[in-house]
Amino acid sequence: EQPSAPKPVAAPMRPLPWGQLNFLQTTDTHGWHAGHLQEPQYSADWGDYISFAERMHEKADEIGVDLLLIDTGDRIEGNGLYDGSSPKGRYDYDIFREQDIDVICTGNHELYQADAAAREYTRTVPNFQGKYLASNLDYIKPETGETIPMAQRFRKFTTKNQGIRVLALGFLFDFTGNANNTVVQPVEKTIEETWFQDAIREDVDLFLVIGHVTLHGPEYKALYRAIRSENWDTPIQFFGGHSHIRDFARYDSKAYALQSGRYMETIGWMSIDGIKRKGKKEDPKELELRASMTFQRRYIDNNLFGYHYHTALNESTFPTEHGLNVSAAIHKARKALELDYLYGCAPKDLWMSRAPYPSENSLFSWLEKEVLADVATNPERKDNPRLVIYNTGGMRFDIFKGSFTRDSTYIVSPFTSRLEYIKDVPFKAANQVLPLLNNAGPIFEAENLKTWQLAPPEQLGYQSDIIAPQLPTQDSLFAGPAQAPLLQSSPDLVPGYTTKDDAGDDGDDTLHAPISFYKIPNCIQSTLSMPENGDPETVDLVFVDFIQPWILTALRFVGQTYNASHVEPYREEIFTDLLADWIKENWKKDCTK
Ligand SMILES: Nc1ccn([C@@H]2O[C@H](COP(=O)(O)O)[C@@H](O)[C@H]2O)c(=O)n1
Repeated sequence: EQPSAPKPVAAPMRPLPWGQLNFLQTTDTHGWHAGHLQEPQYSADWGDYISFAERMHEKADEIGVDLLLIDTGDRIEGNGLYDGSSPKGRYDYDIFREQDIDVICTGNHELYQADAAAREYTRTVPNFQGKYLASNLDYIKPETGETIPMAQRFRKFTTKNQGIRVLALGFLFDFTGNANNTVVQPVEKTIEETWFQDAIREDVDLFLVIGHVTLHGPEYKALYRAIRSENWDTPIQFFGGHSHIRDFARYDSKAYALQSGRYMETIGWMSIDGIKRKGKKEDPKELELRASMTFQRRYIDNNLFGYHYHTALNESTFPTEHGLNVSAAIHKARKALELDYLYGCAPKDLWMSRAPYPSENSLFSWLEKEVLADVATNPERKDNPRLVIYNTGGMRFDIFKGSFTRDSTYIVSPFTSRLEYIKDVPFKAANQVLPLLNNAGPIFEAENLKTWQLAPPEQLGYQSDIIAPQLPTQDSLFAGPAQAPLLQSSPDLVPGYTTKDDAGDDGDDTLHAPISFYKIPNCIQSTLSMPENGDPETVDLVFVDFIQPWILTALRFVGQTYNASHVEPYREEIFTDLLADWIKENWKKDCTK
């Protein structure tokens, strides 16, 4: 772990079930390869994860089973380790490549910016040669304009210890926001291609489908149907990502899917037993033992307490030299990038979804009332009434009371988005835009725009608010059956994930006290420089560039025929820099003293 990482807190644990074939999965790490430096339960870094994987490989070899490592994309954007350098990822790509990943694919974040997509092609694909799969993704070579597969479409291999024959595929969901040097083919179209149809007819013991794809979305439904239609009995293991949640799905008794959260908080564990090795002469005794198939999952909290527990090692026996070297390289990179440089001191915790919006502890209330109200001002138009709209997905993480560093800035706001505007929009029309963005999904569908894409991806995993029960008082512990659910949360448990998935509620490796999750709107709005009495005739409609397509569609719906040519820059600086300046100015206190 990093020298400044807080020590993990001991907690009740569930062991990892082992099978013939086992997996460790990372997804949506978004550059958090230094681990969480303000949260003890997620404080292990990429070097620790390397030690963990190496120790688990030793154990797998010892008991004669297999272990494969998976990463399902969105490795970049979201942490100073990637975003804080120029060019971005100057240190992060070299750190990430140190993990020995067996099957890896692309996320949407690798493709938003043309330079990031180019780095994916020139750095990450060669770093994981033969393991990087791009079943529905092409790259356009800048030198020739030629469209070529980003990486190989599939991989067929046999596992080391068990001799299981695997056919692996690697997908990205039907993403449309990619830069113009890549082509994402809709999954349904890829399924029709000859190479795919041939691949799913290969004689293998297991299909492995990894993807930056949510487990319950249309893409995996289509892939499941296609593979199952040709292979009625072959096990299929899916690994997904994108929505930042812990999730496990059962498609049928031999087809399951795992998704391991976000931001290096969670390492996914999957174990499969009872795989029939069609190409091998089986020992009848072993066959009997493995008569029925099992698919078991765990969500591992990324911290050293858990890593020691799962490997039965300790502080001195757990780390490998390789892992320690990578932790040291991360520390060196963080120093070079001055990520601990203090911008200010956050006066209180500000939550994305742990506090309701609006409220005193809502990050979005703070953004709306304090930050936008200040930074969404163009000196030349400062007296013009304006509505400023910001999508909640543009903010990526909570702010904890205390030190706010250069790193925190990228953690909260990693994107290179800018504020832009349409001048002199009739107020009556402009005033209808926010409610449409928040409530009128179907009107955007015709333009192939999805309003849920405006909100943080975590929202996809929750249908309604989850309000964590208060920790029980001594009295309530003895209050009878009505209090039964409360009895499950002990005052000693650390707050954290309490996941419910298709297999029940015993997936988390660490027993946690639950955390509240409040739904938030897709967008928020600051109303600035309004006349004291009555409504203005017109306003400047200011918004963050990412949401321009939605804004234009909403305006068209209320009868205003604006197009992209009417949109002008409102502030020159990227929003992240405006935010950093606001913090330097308004949270000046040094709380390290
Ligand atoms: N410039 C950007 C890019 C993305 N977003 C938000 O992020 C969401 C995607 O997040 P994932 O980590 O799941 O890929 C996207 O839907 C937007 O809400 C943004 O605001 N600005």
